[in-house]
Amino acid sequence: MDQLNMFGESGISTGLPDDLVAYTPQLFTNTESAHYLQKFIATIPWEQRTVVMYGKPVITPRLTAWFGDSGKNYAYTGTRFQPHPWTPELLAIKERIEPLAHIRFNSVLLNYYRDGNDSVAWHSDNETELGKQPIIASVSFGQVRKFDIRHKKDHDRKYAIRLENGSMLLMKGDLQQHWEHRIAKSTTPLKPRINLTFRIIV
Ligand SMILES: O=C(O)CCC(=O)C(=O)O
Ligand SMILES: [Fe+2]
Repeated sequence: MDQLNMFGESGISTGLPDDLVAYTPQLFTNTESAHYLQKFIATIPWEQRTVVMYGKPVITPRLTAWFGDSGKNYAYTGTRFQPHPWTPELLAIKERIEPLAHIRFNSVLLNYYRDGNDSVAWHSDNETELGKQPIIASVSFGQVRKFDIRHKKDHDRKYAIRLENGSMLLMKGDLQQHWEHRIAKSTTPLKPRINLTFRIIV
């Protein structure tokens, strides 16, 4: 059974345990989303990082930027990031999502997928700074991309969610401990997408 082809109306493949994710489509209007997409593409100090994966330096196939409370710094696959200070737009988005997440975030990692060649490989966000069972709020603007989830020990247990323009995906529970996720490359031409993952760094 190919669960990836079994999207329900919500754009989530059937059977995905609901203690792992909560998906909210259209949290932002199309006007707001278009504004944020253009604003972030034009004004965020994007960087293409080299990170160490399985002992080898790899250029991340997307652009990233890290924002948050001063004093926090974030380790991602062996590299440490110093955050830029919050912008008014990022604070406005943070205030919109916090009532749904029931927590206050102190940092956000922005990802810019310029086209279908940009991606994020299978990983879980399980750095110790994020704590056990971290709640991560993932906001998407622009091109719909498929977010794949698979169980670390049983790759046949896999699901997918279409992350739509203006949506928010809450990642929670055991998602980072027992599962991993990715945004795969696409052979069909794709338009730009910005993703923001709000996190608590302890
Ligand atoms: O772009 C996405 O939807 C996911 C990004 C992600 O997994 C991450 O930043 O850790
Ligand atoms: Fe992630």
